[in-house]
Amino acid sequence: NQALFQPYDLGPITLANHIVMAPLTRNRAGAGLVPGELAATYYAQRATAGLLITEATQISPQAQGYQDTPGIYTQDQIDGWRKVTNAVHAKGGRIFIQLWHVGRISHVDLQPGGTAPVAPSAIRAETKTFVNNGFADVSAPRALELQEINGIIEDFRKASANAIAAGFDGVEIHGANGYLLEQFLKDGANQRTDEYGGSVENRARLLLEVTAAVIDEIGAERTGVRISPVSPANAISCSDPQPQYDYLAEQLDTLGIVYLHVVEGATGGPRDVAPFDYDSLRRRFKNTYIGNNGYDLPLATAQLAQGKADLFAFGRQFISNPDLVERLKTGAPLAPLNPETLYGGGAAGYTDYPSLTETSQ
Ligand SMILES: C=C(C(=O)O)c1ccccc1
Repeated sequence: NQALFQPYDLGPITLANHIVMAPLTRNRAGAGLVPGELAATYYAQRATAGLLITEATQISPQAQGYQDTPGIYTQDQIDGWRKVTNAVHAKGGRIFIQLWHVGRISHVDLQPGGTAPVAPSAIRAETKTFVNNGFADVSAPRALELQEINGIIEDFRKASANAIAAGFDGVEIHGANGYLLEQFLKDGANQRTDEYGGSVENRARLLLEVTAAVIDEIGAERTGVRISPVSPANAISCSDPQPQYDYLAEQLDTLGIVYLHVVEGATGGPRDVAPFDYDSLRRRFKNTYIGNNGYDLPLATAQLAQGKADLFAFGRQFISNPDLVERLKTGAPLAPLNPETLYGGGAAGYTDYPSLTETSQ
């Protein structure tokens, strides 16, 4: 049925349909970590999505963990993103930017002054990142001092103001996939003994303080949060996720954010990686719930009909199908993506995937 392709009100904005383009790192930022010159074309090609969410974008130099990912903390970066939002809005699209701090998933070669990456605790993740055109083990992090925490909250606040100045319809706070804010949420990475660790409330504190600061700056109706309760992405673990995320969902509901974006299962992997009750989040968080990870048309249609989610985020399928909405709507075949051109490079594997109308010419 066509329920997925009906308009949807997301706070003050109306989306053309229930299909969201999930955040996708492409490592194609230019000098000064401004969006690449093809970024406006890439996002505009996909503007038929009800909502676009940009690739993860760092809030400060310390927040960078991979080569050539864009920032939103300098005027040049704001100006670069303005080209993207103008191009998307010219196509009638809507776009949020994902605000990112990688925490311990970084390398000294990317860190200001070649210093150690920061984290809730000095626990290195058993994973790699991409620097100097190659994969390298992430560097051992240092634990953030208590007096550094406010600076990070202010970096998120300033980045959200910059996002609105760049023309975005809103921001998504990246609280998922083993990055800084999730490092605080999950006890595998957070073994602090101050008010930011040691209990469900304390581990959620930083994400909630960041969210409150962003809401204070740009408003709750333009603020979303992404979480990944049971994902092992970037070598993170959580011994008891259900109470941790039930509490978080209640608190985010109280703060009034416009949406909660949930990676269901392992990011880019199996949905049933671990038992978790997503309906429990849905009952506690009353505003818009975006379901993500491994969706296809039948599953999204069924989940919508059962009221388990409001919007559905597709990642990889949007890479190779700029007109994914049209293809889902008409049952047209989906083009496969080329994994060789996912990260880094130029137009190949980025802006050169044709839409159906182009291929038929
Ligand atoms: C920002 C990412 C995430 O959220 O997983 C990411 C980073 C590098 C490669 C793929 C994805």
